[in-house]
Amino acid sequence: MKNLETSSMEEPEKTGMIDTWLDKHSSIYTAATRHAFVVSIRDGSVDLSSFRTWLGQDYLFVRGFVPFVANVLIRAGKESGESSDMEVILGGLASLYDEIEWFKREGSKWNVDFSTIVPQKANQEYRRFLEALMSSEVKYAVIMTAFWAIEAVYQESFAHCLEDGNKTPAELTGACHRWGNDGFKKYCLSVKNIAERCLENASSEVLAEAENVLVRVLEHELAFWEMSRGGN
Ligand SMILES: Cc1ncc(CNC=O)c(N)n1
Repeated sequence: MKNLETSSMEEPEKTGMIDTWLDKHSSIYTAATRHAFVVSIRDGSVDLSSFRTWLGQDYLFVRGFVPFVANVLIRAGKESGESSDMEVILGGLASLYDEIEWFKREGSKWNVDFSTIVPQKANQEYRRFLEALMSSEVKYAVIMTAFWAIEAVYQESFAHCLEDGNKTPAELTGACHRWGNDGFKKYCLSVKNIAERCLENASSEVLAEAENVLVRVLEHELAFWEMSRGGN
């Protein structure tokens, strides 16, 4: 089946697929990036037991996220056709090492003993979803879209806690800087550009799958914040 879009002589103005989808699904995108838990960090009203719950659960999530990113890295080496993809993903994977060390330091600071933490339902379901995405049947464009969305939700959320007018408590700014910093923003943009490039050449079936996966990620992120807010 020929892509009908390409039969038009006039090049339509280019808006990336991802931004088009975010527009279409803006309510779930906003729900995931401006969640009450995140807003409570920004306005200083955050319940510290929620923060501790988030910390422990996210530590477990990140440990499951490492093999996911490693899978993306392997695919970048084999399937991308663009050698710079690998460096972008490798940079992300490398920073997860520091991130795990950071989590351990925060764990002692907040008296959260990771060895006794059990993943809650939202966490388990998110990790199961990531495992399914690691199947070789999932196209590179689809996994890259998911990868971008996972990172972008944290970038958008924590950057919000650092924007003008924030009352983020000093002891929580470390977490906000980890994902809200400019370097992480640029990294997310690089991942987005990779995903967009793949989506440009994708079939309508792959596009539909990528859009669906993007929305699923947003739902999982939302459920993850909900779980954190709910406490232990
Ligand atoms: C639930 C969730 N989503 C995204 C991230 C950000 N990626 C790596 O740290 C995260 N830490 N946790």
